[in-house]
Order: sequence, then structure tokens, then C-alpha cells
Amino acid sequence: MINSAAKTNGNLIRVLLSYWWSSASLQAWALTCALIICTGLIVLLTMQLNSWQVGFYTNLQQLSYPGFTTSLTQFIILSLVLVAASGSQTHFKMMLQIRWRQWITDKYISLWLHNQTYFRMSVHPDPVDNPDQRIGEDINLFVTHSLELATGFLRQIISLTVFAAVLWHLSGEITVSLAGTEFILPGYLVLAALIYSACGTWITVQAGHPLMRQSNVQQSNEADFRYCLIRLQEYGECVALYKGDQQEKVNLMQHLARIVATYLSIIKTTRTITWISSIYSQLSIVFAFLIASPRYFNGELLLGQLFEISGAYWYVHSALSYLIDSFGKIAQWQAVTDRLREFYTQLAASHRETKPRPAVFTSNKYKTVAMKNLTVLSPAGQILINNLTLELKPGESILITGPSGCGKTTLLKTLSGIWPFFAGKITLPPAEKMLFLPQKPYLPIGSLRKAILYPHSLTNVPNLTLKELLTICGLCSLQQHLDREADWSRLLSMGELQRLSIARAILHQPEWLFLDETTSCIDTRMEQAMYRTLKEKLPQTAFISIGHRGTLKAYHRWILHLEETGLWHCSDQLSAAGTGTWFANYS
Ligand SMILES: Nc1ncnc2c1ncn2[C@@H]1O[C@H](COP(=O)(O)OP(=O)(O)OP(=O)(O)O)[C@@H](O)[C@H]1O
Repeated sequence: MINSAAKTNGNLIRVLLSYWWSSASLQAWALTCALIICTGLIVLLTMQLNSWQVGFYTNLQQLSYPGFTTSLTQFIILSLVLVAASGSQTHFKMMLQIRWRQWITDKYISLWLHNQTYFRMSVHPDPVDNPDQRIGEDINLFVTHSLELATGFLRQIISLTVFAAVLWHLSGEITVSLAGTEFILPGYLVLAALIYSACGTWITVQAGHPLMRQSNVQQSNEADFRYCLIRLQEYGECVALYKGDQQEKVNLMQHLARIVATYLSIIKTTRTITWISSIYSQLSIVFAFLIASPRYFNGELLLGQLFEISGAYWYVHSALSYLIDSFGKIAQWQAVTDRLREFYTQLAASHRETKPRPAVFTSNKYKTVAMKNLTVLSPAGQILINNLTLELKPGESILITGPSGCGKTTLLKTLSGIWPFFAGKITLPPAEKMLFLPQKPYLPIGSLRKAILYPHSLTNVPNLTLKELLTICGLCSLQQHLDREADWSRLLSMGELQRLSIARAILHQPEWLFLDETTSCIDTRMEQAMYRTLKEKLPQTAFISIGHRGTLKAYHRWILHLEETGLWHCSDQLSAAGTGTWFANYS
């Protein structure tokens, strides 16, 4: 168990960091190096500006005007280089951000779309929430925060090394007497900064750790709220017809209330962290002066040196307080990383489940659609179809009937390879010879031409062919709109959408056509016309239809009737005996 978790974590890290080992690695490393160089340069310039104070204040103290103007010139030059380095750092960081995000998003989308994983995950007993948000927003936050934290960390490490050395040098030695014994402490200012920051960090971590969980919950709350708004927009017509405005408002307000409640707890934790870090920062301003003042008042330090110590102390203290200052960002980074890990774990599990199963054979070798001892289950484990054995030869058609909810659609989903809950053996012809028309037609947003050609993107289909197709499917009025971009699934009626999917089937000429109540929203006369057209245009095609209307029997040789109990019964309309011939040739 621990091994598997460690393996998943290892794979996740490989996916997240694969940009640096990808085909675009040259670009990745070039941007990273440029970012590191700019960050290092900024710290070195900051150190120069800190040391510059010594000369500047000394010149002021000694009333030296030429020294004062030289100091100002130095300041202008250092500042100009610092501005250029800061601008370049921002440029390289943002470039790396968008390229890295693009890379990870591409990886996640590929994993999500591979082998219909998006569907399989939706029927998982415990599906992860809002995959859209994980891909769209969490990856973006992960990349942004990772780069912010990494560059911040790098800056603080260089800063700590450089300024700790400066501070150590400036500290000199102090003598401390403890229980009558005198100790000489070198670099006591560095030691003081270390102790001070360690105490502050410990207190902040204790007070702020709930923030990570709260951020995670808030990400989910925000995604749920947005999903409800999108659904309302999508089903606006239905909600309006039901006059469900009040119900929708209550639902949306409940989601908003969850966001507010979590936000209130985030406010509480953030307030505590802010109090701690403010006290800590305010004290640190005087702390450096306080512990360096004995040497100043002893005449061992000039005013400029006192300011230099204070500056160096401030940088060392800032570097050591990095965790405290970035606690909110670290908490959010941890939350999005957890959400990406959770999503990746389910993606990986889904991929393991969908590796070609020994129970399903798809190859050119198979000329038939056959099932042997096929048992189809619901996600809850309830048997929908029990021990089904049958074989369908090329060009033969079968009508699947049965009461609503008995498992007709699930049988087609099993044959299409997207339903994972089954036992038994299935053999199928190659995927490109089959076409599945779902009950609810799907049309991509775009031109009508793209909608008819979906899921292929054949570009060489002449307009005339497409117009003829629309005519024979009773959609003449759409002929003029082949290139009109729209959300066609909203504009067309259900019957029109179903006829458009029949046009799609005729265009693609499959050898095996699976129709899941594809004509359920069309009147009987038109339904008959559609089936006659299909038979005429696709004479060699085998039809596997689901339907409730008895009129469909005329277009199919076989009738498979499913019962609610999982039992089934198959009959041959051509055979005088009616049943039994189905299995004669099955091997
Ligand atoms: N994704 C899913 N998650 C949970 N249960 C599901 C899922 N898909 C189908 N089911 C259940 O499986 C059973 C069979 O559903 P299916 O859609 O196959 O029925 P059907 O015979 O095609 O019904 P209808 O004639 O009404 O279209 C139903 O009880 C349904 O609730």
C-alpha cells in the first residue's frame, strides 16, 4: 500500500516536472537559468546597495559634498541595473510559468481523454470532484505558486548566505558571562537572528496549519458553486419552464453559504498569522538596533555601520522568516498539489483498469459482434443483464427492447468499451468499422459542417454531399447554414438533432451502426422514413438498435428482449420456430 502510494507520488512528480526532460527541455532549462541568474543578480545588487549606505551616511556625517555626489551617482547606476534585472526576472518567470502550465495541462488532458477516462472516472464509485477546475485552475495555481515559492526560496538562500557573512563580519565579538564564567561569542548577531526566526517560525506553523485544509475545502466549494452556475445556464430553458427560479436560488445560496463559512474560518486563521508575523516584523526592526547598540555607544561603530548592520540583519531575518511570510501561499500550494495528486491517482487507477482487457477482443480477425456469458452490472454491483450469449453476423440487424432502466443503454456502453462493470467475453470488429449514436446527440460548438463531420474532421467532403444529406434527413432549412458558427445543440430541436446524427451515420458509412433510441424524438412516420433511408444508404451495415416502438421491428431480423431481472430472450423474426437459431454458429 505504502509502496503503491510512493510509486504514484513518484509518477506524479515525474509528470509535473517532465517539462525539463521533454522535447522542449532546451527552452525549459534556458528560461530556468535566465531566471536563476536574474535572481542572483538582484540579491548581489541589493547587497551592494546595503553597503553603499556606509559611504553615504559617512559622507553626510563628515559634511563631504563631493563624496555625497559620488554616492548618489553610484546609487543611480546600481538602481538602474537593479531595475533592468527585476524586469528581466519578471519576464523569464512569466514565460516559464505559461510554458510549464501548457506542458502540464497537455499531460493531464491527454491522460483524461485517453481511452475515455473522463467517462470511466464519472462512473467511479468515489469520483474526484470538478476535474474541470483541477485542469483549468489548480494546475495554473500550482505552477504560479511553485515558481513564486522557488524563486523566493532561491533569493532568500542567496540573501542568507551573503548577508549572514556580512553580518558575521560586522558582529565582531561580545563577551557573555554565564554562572561566573565568561564566554566570547563571535557572530552573535547571526546567532540572535537564527534564534529569533526559529521561535517565530515555530509559533506561526502551530497557529497556521489549519490553513492548508481550509484552502483545499475552499477550492472545492468555489468549483461546486461555479459548476451550479454553469448548469443553470446550460439548463436555463428547462428551469424556466419548470419556473424553478426559487429552487435554483436556494441551491446557489447554499453553495455560497459554504464558501462564506469556509472563508470566515480562513479569515480567522489568516488574522492570527498576520498578528504573529506583524509582531514579529515590528520587533525585528528595533531588535537589530537593540543588540548592536552597546558597540555603537562604546564608540566601536559609526552611524553608517550601525545602519549597515541593521540592513544586513533585516535581510538575514527576512530570509529566515521566509516560511512565515509565505505561509498563506505555501498552504494554498499544498492544497492544489493535494488536489492534483488526488486527480492523478484516480487517472492512473482508471488507466490501469482500462488497459486492454483479456475479456474484450477487437481486431480485423473478427467479422462478427459476439458476446459469450456476458454479465453486465450497475456501478453498485446489481446484475442488469445475466449471462448473455449471442452473435451477430455482418449485415444482420437486431432490435433491443425492454422496460426502462433494465440495462439496454448499458449493454451498448459495454460493447463500445466504455463500461467497466461486466464479466464474460466480447469480440468486436475494429473500432473504425463501428459507430455509436447516443440517445442524446452531441454536437461540438462551431460550424454546422463540423457538427455533421464529428467525430472526424474530413475536410474534403463537398458541400453538395452535405446538402444532399441534410435533404434526405428532412433538414433542408439548414442547407444555407453549413458554415454558420453556433452552439447547434441549443438551436435545434431534439428531433432535428437526432436526424442530424443519422445524417452523420450515413456520411461515415460504418459497417456496424449502434443506435440508442436515436429516433425516439421523431414522429412514427418520420422514424420509418429515417430507417428506410438508413437501409437504402447503408445496405451492408448491421444495425444494433434500442427502441420502444413496435414499428421498428420491421427493420430488424432479431429481437433481443431484456427483463428487469437480468433475464433475456432472443427471437428470430425470419425463423418459423421464432427462437433458438441465434446461437447455432457461435463459437
Ligand atoms: N453512470 C451510472 N451510475 C450509476 N448508475 C447507472 C449509471 N448508468 C446507468 N446506471 C443505472 O443502470 C441501470 C440501467 O440503465 P440504462 O440506461 O442502461 O437503462 P435503459 O434500459 O437504457 O433505460 P431507458 O429505456 O430508460 O433508456 C439504471 O438503473 C441506471 O440507473
